[in-house]
Formats: sequence, C-alpha cells, structure tokens
Amino acid sequence: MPATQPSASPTQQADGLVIAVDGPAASGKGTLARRLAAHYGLPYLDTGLLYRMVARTMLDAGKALDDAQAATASAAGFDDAAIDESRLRGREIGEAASVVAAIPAVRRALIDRQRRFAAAGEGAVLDGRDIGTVICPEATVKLFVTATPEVRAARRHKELAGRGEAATLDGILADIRRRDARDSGRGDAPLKAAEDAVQLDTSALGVEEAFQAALAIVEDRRRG
Ligand SMILES: Nc1ncnc2c1ncn2[C@@H]1O[C@H](COP(=O)(O)OP(=O)(O)O)[C@@H](O)[C@H]1O
Ligand SMILES: Nc1ccn([C@@H]2O[C@H](COP(=O)(O)OP(=O)(O)O)[C@@H](O)[C@H]2O)c(=O)n1
Repeated sequence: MPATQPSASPTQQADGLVIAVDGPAASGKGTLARRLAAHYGLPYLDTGLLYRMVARTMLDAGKALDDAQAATASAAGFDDAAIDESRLRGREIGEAASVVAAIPAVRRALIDRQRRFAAAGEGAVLDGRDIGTVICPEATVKLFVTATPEVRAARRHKELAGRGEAATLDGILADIRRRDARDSGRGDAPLKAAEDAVQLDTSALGVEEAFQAALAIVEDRRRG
C-alpha cells in the first residue's frame, strides 16, 4: 500500500481520528495530508496513487485507457507492493489516471482497499477526490482543499520542473482545467466537497500557513 506509517513521535494523541482530505489537482492536499498524518502519528494513504497505478499498468500494457474491462482487471489485480511512486508522478500519468478514474467499475474495484486502510488502526489520513463523500463518509474531519487554477498550475509547474519534466506553464494550466472538468463532471463519485466538509483555500497560503489553518480546523472539529 502506498502509505506512510506513523511518525515515531507524534505530537498529539489521535484517538481514532479519521481525516478526509479532498480537492482538485495540485491544490496542496497531499502536502497537508502528509503533515497532518505526521502530526497525529497516523498512517497516510494517497489514494490518487491507486488510480495512477491503474493508468500506468494500462499504458505499460499498450491498452486503450477507455478499455473498461482491462482497466477494471488492473484495478482489482495489482499488488500494493508493486506501487512505485517514482513511476507514477509524471504529467502524463495524472491525465491518464483521471480517464480510468471515470470508469465506475474501476472505482468499485478500489473501494475496499481504501476502506480497509481507513479502518485498520487507531485512525488514518486519506487524500483524494471522494474520501469525504464515498470512501469515509463518517470521517471525523473533512477538509476540501482548493486554490485557483493559476496558483495550482504554478505549483505543479515548479514541481515537475524539479523532477526534470519540461512543460510550459500554459500547458500545465490547460491540463489542470481539463482534469478539473473531467473529475468534477463524471457521474460516479465526482470531485466535490461533502456537505459537512470545511473548505480551505490555500491560494494565498504558504505550506506552513496552510498546515496551521488545517490544524486549526481539525482541532476545532475534534472539540466538537
Ligand atoms: N500552500 C502551498 N504553497 C506553495 N506550494 C505548495 C503549497 N502546498 C503544496 N505546495 C506544492 O505544490 C505542489 C503540489 O502539492 P501537492 O500537495 O502534491 O498537491 P495535490 O496533492 O493536491 O496534488 C507540490 O510541489 C507542493 O510542494
Ligand atoms: N480518490 C481519488 C483520487 C484520485 N482520483 C483520480 O486520480 C487522478 C490523479 O489523482 P492525484 O490525487 O494523484 O492527482 P493530483 O491531485 O496529485 O494531481 C485524479 O485526477 C482523479 O481523476 C480519483 O478519482 N479519486
């Protein structure tokens, strides 16, 4: 499983805390989810990697991304240990993942492993598109992380450049808009905030400021 195990010295007791973090591409949800998991000493699951893994398997096998049968077999069949994040972070795979993620049978095939992860221990942090709405509707806290498309494109552009992947800012912005439309427009588990999610716009926040804002939301919810 592409999960991070609890940090050795969490700064807070977790007490069965389940944190659902959803939002569009490059909004900063993974960065926040990872920090929250370390803070509370909780395991973390980046569910986007599961869809990226299905896409990678399809591309490696030369299959068309809209081949629902092959994509569903990939989703049901891959071994968690085979997930190699370094092969899944590229621009092409993000786009391909959003195509296979629109296939309902692919989503169904991935539900159980995500729910098992959330229920396995004394709490968990998961990030994705449908954690608060479908995977963990009973999560203690739901965050819906946003930022403007321009800010998200700039962040992703910098990230990809750091990985040595050349791309124009305009090209990345177009990718992000296309992916937003596909993820929000699909019939099954579209990207949207759960009714009880708290929205966090990180457009004007640095990493540390966004983390402090998220922490305040979580603590507020925990206090009830
Ligand atoms: N608040 C922020 N300010 C500036 N850069 C950020 C912020 N949050 C995340 N980033 C950077 O933006 C990129 C995308 O963040 P990430 O957490 O992977 O987004 P997501 O999981 O939503 O796709 C990463 O390179 C990350 O370091
Ligand atoms: N829970 C999830 C997670 C990802 N996905 C899909 O997988 C794609 C890649 O997700 P990701 O979280 O790795 O992408 P980024 O937000 O990091 O760019 C998304 O565009 C979605 O189409 C999903 O449908 N549901």
